[in-house]
Amino acid sequence: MFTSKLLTLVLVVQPERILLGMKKRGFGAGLWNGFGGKLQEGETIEEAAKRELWEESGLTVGALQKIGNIKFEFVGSTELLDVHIFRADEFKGEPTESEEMRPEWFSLDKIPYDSMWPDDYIWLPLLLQKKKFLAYFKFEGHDKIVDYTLEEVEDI
Ligand SMILES: CNc1ncnc2c1ncn2[C@@H]1O[C@H](COP(=O)(O)OP(=O)(O)OP(=O)(O)O)[C@@H](O)[C@H]1O
Repeated sequence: MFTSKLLTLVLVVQPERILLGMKKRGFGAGLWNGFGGKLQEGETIEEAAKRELWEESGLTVGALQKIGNIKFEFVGSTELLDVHIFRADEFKGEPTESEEMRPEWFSLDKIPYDSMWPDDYIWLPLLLQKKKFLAYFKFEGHDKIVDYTLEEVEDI
């Protein structure tokens, strides 16, 4: 029996740059990623996405665009991660370091894929083109993708 855990992930994108955070602790520590995390009780997925963005980067956003959903399986684990991915093109505030994340802007042609989850290289280009997608990745450990599917969709 598989269980699944809902997580959010928000990428703030501007015409020439993207905001990423260096995860300082916990799952994915040492990797650059978008901002996100687990849902709290009573929250919608979008509310959780905005809260995590605020907690981890200090930014607030009006609207989030739903852009993707990825299910992650890790060989040997019965818990799937169900990650809901959003894009924000406008924000308020100044990126601010939190206990969890150190935010930094990257030029769109210098995204640090070598220090990111290996799946990011596969789907982030779609997000940057505002293409919506559904994906599934099977990991062995945290470095190796042994299987995946990715499809673009009209609506999500
Ligand atoms: C396997 N390939 C992956 N590729 C890209 N992104 C991935 C990911 N796997 C998890 N993620 C993201 O990593 C964050 C973990 O967050 P995580 O620290 O577990 O949550 P949260 O901040 O609630 O934790 P605390 O309870 O504060 O420790 C969260 O944004 C989630 O979407």
